[in-house]
Amino acid sequence: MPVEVKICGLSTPETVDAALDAGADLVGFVFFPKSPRNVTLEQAATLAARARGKARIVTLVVDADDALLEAIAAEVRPDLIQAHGSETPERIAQIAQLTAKPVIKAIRVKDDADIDAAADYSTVASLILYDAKAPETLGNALPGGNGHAFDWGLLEGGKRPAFMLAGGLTPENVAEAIRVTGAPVVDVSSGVESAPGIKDIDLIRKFIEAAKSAR
Ligand SMILES: O=C(O)c1ccccc1NCC(=O)[C@H](O)[C@H](O)COP(=O)(O)O
Repeated sequence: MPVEVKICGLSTPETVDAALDAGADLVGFVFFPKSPRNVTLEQAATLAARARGKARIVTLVVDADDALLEAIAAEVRPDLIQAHGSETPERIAQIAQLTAKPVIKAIRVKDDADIDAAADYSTVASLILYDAKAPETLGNALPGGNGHAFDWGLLEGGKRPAFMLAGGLTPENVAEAIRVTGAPVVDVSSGVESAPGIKDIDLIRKFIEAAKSAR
């Protein structure tokens, strides 16, 4: 099966269309005010309408409250919710129930213990996304979308349920990341940008082509 690709942090109609034309399987919209990729409910609803039926729509939240989750479910109508904060397994179960959507739980990885922590979410999250834990030297890091990779070797050879791989992926390194980890789904944001929050159509195309021709 070809690898699936999620392009995250889209915020303009042109870049959503470019991702869809290039064959993105999932498109992601970020709800995190401190992010350069943050979108409003209205923007996300408009962008999601362009993608509906062509790719799965993912709305990314960070420790979101019920009001935001209910508004996202009603106005954006995503296919999946990505929880990218410090949500507990209990909170993930609540999010799934409240929104009636499958939840992707992002696990921030630095070492083996972080990989093992994913097991706590096995019964409540539909999918685990392994992303890099930003190093302290990065200063004002976001909870994700920092363009930082973790040691892919931590996922090498493991027998684990389907997962997504993120963190510092680029058109140049995505094939190697897939080879090492066996990831069935890859997720990128910074690696297809010309500046934080500014998606680059050429890089989106190159990333999808590289991921889809890996293996
Ligand atoms: O993108 C953001 O600004 C962001 C903010 C807060 C939490 C998560 C965020 N992004 C996560 C992603 O875009 C992806 O799931 C993934 O982490 C890819 O990040 P990158 O290393 O930039 O490719």
